[in-house]
Amino acid sequence: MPSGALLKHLKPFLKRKRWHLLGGVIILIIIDLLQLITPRLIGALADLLAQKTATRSDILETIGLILGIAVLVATGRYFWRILIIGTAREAEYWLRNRLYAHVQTLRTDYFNVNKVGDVMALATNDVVSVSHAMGIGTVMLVDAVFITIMTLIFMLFTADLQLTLIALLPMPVIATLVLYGGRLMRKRFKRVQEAFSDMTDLTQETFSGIRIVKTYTREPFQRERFKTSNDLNYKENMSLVKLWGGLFPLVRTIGSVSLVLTLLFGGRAVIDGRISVGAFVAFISYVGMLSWPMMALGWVVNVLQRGSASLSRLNEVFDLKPSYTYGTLEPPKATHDHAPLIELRDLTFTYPGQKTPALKHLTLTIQKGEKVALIGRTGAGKTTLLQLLTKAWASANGQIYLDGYDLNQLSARAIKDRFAVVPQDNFLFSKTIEDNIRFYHTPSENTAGEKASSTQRTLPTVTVTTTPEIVHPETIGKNGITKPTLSIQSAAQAACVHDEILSFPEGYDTLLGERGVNLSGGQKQRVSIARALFRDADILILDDALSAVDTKTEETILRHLNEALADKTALIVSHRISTVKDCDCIYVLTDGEITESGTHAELLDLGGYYRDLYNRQQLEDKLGSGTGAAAGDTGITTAEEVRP
Ligand SMILES: Nc1ncnc2c1ncn2[C@@H]1O[C@H](COP(=O)(O)OP(=O)(O)OP(=O)(O)O)[C@@H](O)[C@H]1O
Repeated sequence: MPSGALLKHLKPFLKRKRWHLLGGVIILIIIDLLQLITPRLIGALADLLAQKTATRSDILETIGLILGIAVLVATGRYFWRILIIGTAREAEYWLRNRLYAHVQTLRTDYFNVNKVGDVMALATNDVVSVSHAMGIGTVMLVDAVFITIMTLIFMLFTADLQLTLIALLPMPVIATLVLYGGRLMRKRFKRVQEAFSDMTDLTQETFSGIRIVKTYTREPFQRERFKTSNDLNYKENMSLVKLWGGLFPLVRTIGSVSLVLTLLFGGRAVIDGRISVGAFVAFISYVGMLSWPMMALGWVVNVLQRGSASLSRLNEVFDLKPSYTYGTLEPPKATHDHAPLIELRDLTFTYPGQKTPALKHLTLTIQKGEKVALIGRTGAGKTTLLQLLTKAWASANGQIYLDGYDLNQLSARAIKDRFAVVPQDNFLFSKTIEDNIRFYHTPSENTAGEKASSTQRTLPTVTVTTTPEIVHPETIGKNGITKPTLSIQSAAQAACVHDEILSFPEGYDTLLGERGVNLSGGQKQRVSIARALFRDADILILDDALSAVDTKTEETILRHLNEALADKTALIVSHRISTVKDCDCIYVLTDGEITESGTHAELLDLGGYYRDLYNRQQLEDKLGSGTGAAAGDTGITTAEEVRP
């Protein structure tokens, strides 16, 4: 039985639902009791019939009572199902919501060491096991304990101790068989699940990477891999089917041994006059009724064991505290006007579990409105620095300042509200393009009223050269959903993706992802940029966000950004000189250290890494095979090409 510590995270739910569960158990016990009366009624009638004293009204009365009991049992079953199984289902719903909310509070490092599949397994298998233990587990436990005891009492009163013991002889065998058979079944079921999950992973991987498979003509190899995986899945399923098929007939056969023994010894007791025919008939019914609680006894151990193992796995996650905390400070914007917007003071950072720091002794300041670039070899620490600024990882106290406040003193909101980020991976959700751009401003379900107002935020006007007429006025669709607004479009226009969006038949309503359109790498990047622009924060972070667009588009986007974000601060990571050359300050990172800094002209004069990179890219441009138009939306990443 689960101990208090095991139930600690379920307590609030159990407390709220205790009367439901208790009510369900009471109804279940009443039903069990009522069911035990029926054999007695039949037995009594059988006695009257045997004595030839039964009247028509005796028969009708018995039928009436049996029907009445049947109606009560059916009604009671409905209610205990609602109260017990319904509550268990609600627990499943409640736990899943809590788990989802909790896992979202965990910091990036949790997701570094735990696969998405692990979280999925918790939210599916484990939550269901707990709900199972609470629902059907409770029913089995009550049945196993209560029906067994009550049936035995009824058997003793109906016949005698000797006959009861004889009839009971095979019952422990049934309970043991179900207990061990159940364990074996659980093991096999786990193997079936693993085999199935491997097979689905393989299928998903193959079709996600189908272009690579086809390019390398690996279809036969993949087919063989799939066949092996499918064979295993079939084998594991068959072993479960065989066990399932063998266990239940065996249990029934052993159950019939009880019946045989009862007929043999009970028949003799009737002949000897120790019990009446009616008692004999009722006794046989009770023997039949005993096999379910015996099976339940075996099952319940498994169900509860499984449920408690799942609950302790869930508890481990619920017990996890975020690996770092946010401060509480929520200063009004620009309270420290004199302070730099961002300041790093001797920032050194080592990833958890790593020996070498990813960033070493970084000191720099960024003023409000500045456009600052980070450039450097792959693995130099550029993304790490950006992630530390948004506190995706925690830095030591006194090393990062935002508006003059130590980042570690600021609340999550005070930090997150300042940044709009275009990350390297450009993740887009399987929603419409509009929903993706709107992402930050999408109201949650319970704040739907804010939806219209959220769309009215507008970016500073962008001088759009590609499509001069911005057509869509803000409209509310038939279904009350807000249509693209000027600001969503101007964000898309600034990101140079508006025309392409309009070229899709569904325009901004185009569904992305598995069930929708797949955007090219460059289109994804630009939708991500539009999302960040629509976010309209003080500091824009572009992490290699223009790598998949051609240099001409890049130039246009940068011009739009300069116009749209004139008073905003931008932090741009890139491998291309063309992206960063107009920035107010460019920092070159080498192995986590700032090795060069200054404007484009100053860095060229310095004659170091930056100059070298510039010469190389100039040469590539001249040869027409560099990082220019050729890369563009073809998806060729320029990072590798420009690396010295
Ligand atoms: N989650 C992590 N755990 C441990 N080490 C990490 C982690 N993320 C990055 N690193 C390491 O930190 C160093 C800096 O990585 P980072 O991603 O910041 O480089 P980068 O300059 O952005 O590279 P790129 O230009 O390829 O994006 C690398 O050595 C990398 O292997």
